[in-house]
Amino acid sequence: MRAIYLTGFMGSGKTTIAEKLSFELTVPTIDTDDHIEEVTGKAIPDIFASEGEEAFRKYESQSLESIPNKNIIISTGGGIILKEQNREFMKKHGIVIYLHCDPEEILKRLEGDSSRPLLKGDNRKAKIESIFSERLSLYREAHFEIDTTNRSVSEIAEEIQDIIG
Ligand SMILES: Nc1ncnc2c1ncn2[C@@H]1O[C@H](COP(=O)(O)OP(=O)(O)OP(=O)(O)O)[C@@H](O)[C@H]1O
Ligand SMILES: O=C(O)C1=C[C@@H](O)[C@@H](O)[C@H](O)C1
Repeated sequence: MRAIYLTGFMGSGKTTIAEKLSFELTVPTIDTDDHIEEVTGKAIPDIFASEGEEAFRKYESQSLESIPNKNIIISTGGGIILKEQNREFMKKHGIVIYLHCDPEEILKRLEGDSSRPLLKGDNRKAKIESIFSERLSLYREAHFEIDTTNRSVSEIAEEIQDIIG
């Protein structure tokens, strides 16, 4: 099986869906954010704070390129699509599935979660809307798009299984 790369905004459910698919298909899953934390020995908010976003983006590409791309489900960081190099890499080496979620629901799903450096501080709603609209066309370069808004994890996982056959 070619790698399945799940992309989407923070809170779109990439990690949750990857874990569900991993269980159902009995293939391993890796999360690029977790991989970066393991390799660097630092938490993502600490990398952003001490080294900056650009350094984080370099780790992200390195992580993507070092993770195996056969028989695996990869949940990616929400900003992995920012680099053309990453978008091309994923499309070349696997099946890229964009998990779409409306910003209003993202706001609800991430309520009380303070682990995302890009959403730190006031007016999360405006931040989410602005980053979301900047990125939407990049997410949409995926091979497939699934709308996860108001849909259960099981329904979404089933749709992905139909896509990959
Ligand atoms: N289909 C869904 N319906 C409702 N809640 C969901 C759904 N999928 C995920 N969630 C919830 O949304 C939150 C974020 O999910 P998850 O961590 O899987 O997102 P993510 O895309 O991996 O985020 P990030 O890129 O920031 O790591 C979790 O609390 C999760 O339980
Ligand atoms: O959307 C983003 O740019 C990010 C999403 C998270 O998965 C982490 O990769 C990090 O917090 C940045």
